Amino acid sequence: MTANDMKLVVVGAAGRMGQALIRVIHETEGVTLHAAVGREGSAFIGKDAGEIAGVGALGVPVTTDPLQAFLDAEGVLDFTTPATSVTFAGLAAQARIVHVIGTTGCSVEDEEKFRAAARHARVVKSGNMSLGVNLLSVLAEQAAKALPAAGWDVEIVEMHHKHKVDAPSGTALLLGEAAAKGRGIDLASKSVRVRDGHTGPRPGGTIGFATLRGGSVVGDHSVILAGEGELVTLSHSARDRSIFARGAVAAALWARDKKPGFYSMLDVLGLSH
Ligand SMILES: NC(=O)C1=CN([C@@H]2O[C@H](COP(=O)(O)OP(=O)(O)OC[C@H]3O[C@@H](n4cnc5c(N)ncnc54)[C@H](OP(=O)(O)O)[C@@H]3O)[C@@H](O)[C@H]2O)C=CC1
Ligand SMILES: O=C(O)C1=N[C@H](C(=O)O)C[C@H](O)C1
Repeated sequence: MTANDMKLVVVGAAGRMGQALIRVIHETEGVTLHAAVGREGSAFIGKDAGEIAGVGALGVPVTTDPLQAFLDAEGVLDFTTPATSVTFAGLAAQARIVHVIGTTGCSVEDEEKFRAAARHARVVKSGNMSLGVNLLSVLAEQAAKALPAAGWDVEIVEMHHKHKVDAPSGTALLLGEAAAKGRGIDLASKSVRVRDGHTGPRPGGTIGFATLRGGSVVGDHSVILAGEGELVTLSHSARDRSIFARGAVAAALWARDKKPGFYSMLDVLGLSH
């Protein structure tokens, strides 16, 4: 640890992503775990964050006081729940720090609150923090643009572990947005998120979503472009949560010297256009 290390807070510290973040911070030069925050009433409060994450004691107990944790910090890494991330966005804006938000399943109203907080904080938000998925989104946009909507239908398939609570996944929606951008259409009015019963034929120009849940799958996504007599499939398979955690830490370091604003992982990775 050096004096110039970026001081990071992990919220949702005992969660699947919280633990992955603590491990990645521990092994990454230039960052240090400043504080760890858990949910009021959680059995992990008071326990050492490093012990929970399996890297040995770090001298950082999990607390329930985000405001205190944010005061002296430079960034917060947040993979929790939509309501929790909205609350933390307000606190990160008050503290004028970097807020990296990986939480998915957020509503349009939640997104408006994140954008409001970004007037004071540097917010980096993405449904997927991995390099591979962000590259995939660029490829999906290009493919959707190159293959005409009249002959090529776009379908997005995702599979995740049985504990996941939101659907479609944040990544599936991110990929859908990319394909919609390529097609020059509005995803919200052109997406088909559920099919059941007598659906009738597929409406042309739509983007369909299919969701699978089971076992311990970290996160698999495919963008399928289905034409007459041929299929193009672009896919990504996450094997380890460290890919998201490494992306989140890179996002915090990238945002450290940026102006307040709302940024995406495409900005962090230099893939935005
Ligand atoms: N953008 C990306 O790259 C990725 C995004 N995600 C998203 O991140 C989110 C979390 O995923 P995952 O780690 O698997 O989920 P978990 O349920 O394992 O972790 C969430 C953690 O947040 C804690 N939490 C809930 N409310 C609060 C609160 N008010 N204060 C502090 N902590 C709180 C939970 O505590 P408790 O268990 O006690 O309720 C839990 O420890 C999901 O939305 C998921 O989709 C996941 C992976 C990658
Ligand atoms: O809940 C998860 O686990 C994941 N959530 C994100 C999503 O909703 O896309 C990212 C990743 O696929 C894992």
